Amino acid sequence: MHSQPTTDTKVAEPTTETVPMLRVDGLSKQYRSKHGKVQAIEQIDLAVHPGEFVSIVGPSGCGKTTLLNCLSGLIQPTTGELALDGRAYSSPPEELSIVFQDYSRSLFPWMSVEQNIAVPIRDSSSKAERRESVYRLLAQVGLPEKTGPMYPWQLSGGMQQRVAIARALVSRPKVLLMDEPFASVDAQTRNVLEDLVLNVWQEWNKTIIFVTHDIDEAVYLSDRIVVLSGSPASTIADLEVPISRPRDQLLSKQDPRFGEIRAELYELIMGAHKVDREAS
Ligand SMILES: Nc1ncnc2c1ncn2[C@@H]1O[C@H](COP(=O)(O)OP(=O)(O)OP(=O)(O)O)[C@@H](O)[C@H]1O
Repeated sequence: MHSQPTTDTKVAEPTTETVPMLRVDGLSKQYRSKHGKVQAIEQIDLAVHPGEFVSIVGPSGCGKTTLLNCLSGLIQPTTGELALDGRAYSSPPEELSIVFQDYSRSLFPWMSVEQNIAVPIRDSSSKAERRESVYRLLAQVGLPEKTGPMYPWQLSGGMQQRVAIARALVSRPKVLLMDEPFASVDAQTRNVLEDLVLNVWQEWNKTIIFVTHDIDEAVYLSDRIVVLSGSPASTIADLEVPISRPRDQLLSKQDPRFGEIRAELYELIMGAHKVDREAS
């Protein structure tokens, strides 16, 4: 069962026995390059429970992408431990997929939409199974069947990001990491894609960790919002979003609590940004 609330309060507090779907203990990340060391993440602990939708926000350049890349296993943290559904990992786990902001670089331009979506399962399924999964997913992300044989560059930006989402889902991951996935599409498409992600989350019972610059987007989508400090990133707040589900682009944003959380987040992020500037 999905842990979505039907009343206007948040998901039930996980019991102490609940194993987090994703757990991060004492994560820090220092980059070393020929220009010197950059401490991107100071110290982060995080527990995301099964079926939660958690957004990560913070001032520009604070370390959000670094955190998501560490969670994905794509880059190694300098310190800290990661566990997915109770199992420690240090390289990309199969049960976890990532959707990047830049769909034009994450899709392979020489492959059709169908081939792009099938990449994660091409060694583990028959041609017929791949085809069945791909066309089911195309429908799920709202793309017509005729887009299957097309190439990514023949599609709009919003359609390409739908393809990227379908590809992230094809291996049936437990956790979906999304790094500002809608930052490059127009505002109207963005709202449509936000609702698409909420549908996928609900129907497929996913756990989602979503990085965004957009405070309204974070409030609209999330059960919980983790606010990071300026660089190097550490957690300065972890706010629940007590707005009823299903969410609606008009009605949810008219909820007085939407405005209250937005104002709280704005103050936190501007405060963190100010500290960041004073320190530099
Ligand atoms: N590969 C790298 N080598 C060295 N420094 C890096 C590298 N990647 C990121 N950084 C630095 O780490 C810090 C955090 O960067 P990161 O991209 O994680 O922040 P962000 O919050 O995602 O940024 P934005 O808000 O612009 O999306 C920045 O100071 C950045 O310059």
